[in-house]
Amino acid sequence: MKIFTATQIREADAYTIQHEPVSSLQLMERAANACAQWLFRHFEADRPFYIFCGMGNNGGDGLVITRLLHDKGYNATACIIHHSTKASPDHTANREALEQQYPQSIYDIHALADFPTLPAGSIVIDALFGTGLRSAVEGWMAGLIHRINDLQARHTVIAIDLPSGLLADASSARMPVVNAHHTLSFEVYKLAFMMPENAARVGQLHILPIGLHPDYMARTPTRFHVTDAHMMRTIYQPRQPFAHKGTYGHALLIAGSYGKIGAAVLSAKACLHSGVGLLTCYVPQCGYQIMQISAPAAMCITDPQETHSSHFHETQPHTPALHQFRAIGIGPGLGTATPTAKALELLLDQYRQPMVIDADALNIIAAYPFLLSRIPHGSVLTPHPKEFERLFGSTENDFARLELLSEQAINLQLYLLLKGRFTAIACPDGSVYFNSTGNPGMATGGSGDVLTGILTALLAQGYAPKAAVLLGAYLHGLAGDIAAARMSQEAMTAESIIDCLGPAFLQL
Ligand SMILES: NC(=O)C1=CN([C@@H]2O[C@H](COP(=O)(O)OP(=O)(O)OC[C@H]3O[C@@H](n4cnc5c(N)ncnc54)[C@H](O)[C@@H]3O)[C@@H](O)[C@H]2O)[C@@H](O)CC1
Ligand SMILES: [K+]
Repeated sequence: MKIFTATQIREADAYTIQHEPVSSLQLMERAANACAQWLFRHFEADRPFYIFCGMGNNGGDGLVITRLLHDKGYNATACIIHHSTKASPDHTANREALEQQYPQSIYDIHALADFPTLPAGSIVIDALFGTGLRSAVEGWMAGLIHRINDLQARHTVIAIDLPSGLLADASSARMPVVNAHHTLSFEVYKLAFMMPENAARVGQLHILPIGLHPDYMARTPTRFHVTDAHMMRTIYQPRQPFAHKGTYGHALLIAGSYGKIGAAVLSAKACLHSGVGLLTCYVPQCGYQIMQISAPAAMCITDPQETHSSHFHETQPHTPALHQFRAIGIGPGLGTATPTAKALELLLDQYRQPMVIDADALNIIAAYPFLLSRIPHGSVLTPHPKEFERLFGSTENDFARLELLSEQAINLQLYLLLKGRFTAIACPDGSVYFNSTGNPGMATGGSGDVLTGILTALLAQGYAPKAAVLLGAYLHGLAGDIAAARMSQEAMTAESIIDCLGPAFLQL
């Protein structure tokens, strides 16, 4: 699914109005009706509604919502905020319609002193500003946003299209923005919704279809996308009837050190549960028995060292030459000992196919930044935000971080996967995909090791790196969602994610 900018959304509205055709007022009616239907499903008619309406079309939506609530017998007041002397034509038309039908439902606010006292149990609807906001809200309007935020502790706050004050395409990190419990947005995701800095503002996000014209959506290019089930079905390749284990590749997983062999086990199990043909694990000697017992389907090679690995760049007796592994995953629990770092440097010189680089392998690269340019093109790096900062430095806000992520992916010709609620995947071609699956239950030790295993398995099976990283992130989140549904976000562990990889594949 594409993410559009505020300008593109305006164009989509205009295109729909012209080509459906539908009038601008009818489109507003449709948008407001989608919100009203959501409100009817979630609240009884005994709750008073206060709809704070701005002077633009977002306020227009609020006025229509007020009318539709009344039509259903709800008690609703449109608090019209006169932040400007000029109202949009659709705002004016809908104010007139409301005045005609329900004149008692309009309350004009010209200054902060007019702010109403809300009875207990009221629902607050924020329809001040939507995609038309151009810069930070200032003056008494900023005060008004603070007043709405003061209500948030006692009242449910629902934002229409965007929490007011939030810019759709740029950071609003230090600006006054409504903190909503729910945001009801129209048709498409906005980039601002993907940013962790806006989590408390957006609350729970609900994207409501309003029938924007499919032609505009299909032919308008965009850098930013959200992954979805439909996209995964085009990527996923079912297994072939005449397949043998060689068809699905031989992967090498270099992971684990003393005290962190568990990370290697989790990665290996995830790899085995994600369709790899053959798996060899490379661990220090202390990991041999643990690996063989925990993951009997995997072969195991040990380093000469007892506690950490130092020779994985060299081909071992009785194993294929390095280049014969169709994929290498490296990093989980690896440790950052100097001999390990040296071996990683040599490995990067010798293995020239895309690999998966995670955790301590990333920390080693952060400590020796000259290694970044030696990583084979098309490799996948999977940092969490702290690892990302160690690798590429800190940024002022999440939008700047996303730009840095994309810039580095282009410059280094790598796939950079930044973990988060909406994991961001920056591609060497400049496109960025946000993963839509997953839940906070996955914020648990070992979850990242599982992802490394999945990605390594998909690369080994011959998926192109872009397909592997999009499908891998999606499957990881989906397995996490299935695990959470089965046993709760609290009780699930990294192992539960592995256990649910099967059902996740079945849902593709
Ligand atoms: N036909 C359409 O275009 C549709 C629009 N829709 C709604 O319309 C919204 C967009 O409407 P508009 O483009 O009228 O814009 P908004 O209603 O989001 O905001 C415009 C108003 O904000 C003021 N403003 C802008 N920047 C400001 C700032 N920094 N400080 C104070 N005031 C500022 C403008 O002067 C104007 O009064 C969407 O978010 C959505 O809610 C929906 O009804 C769907 C259909
Ligand atoms: K709003």
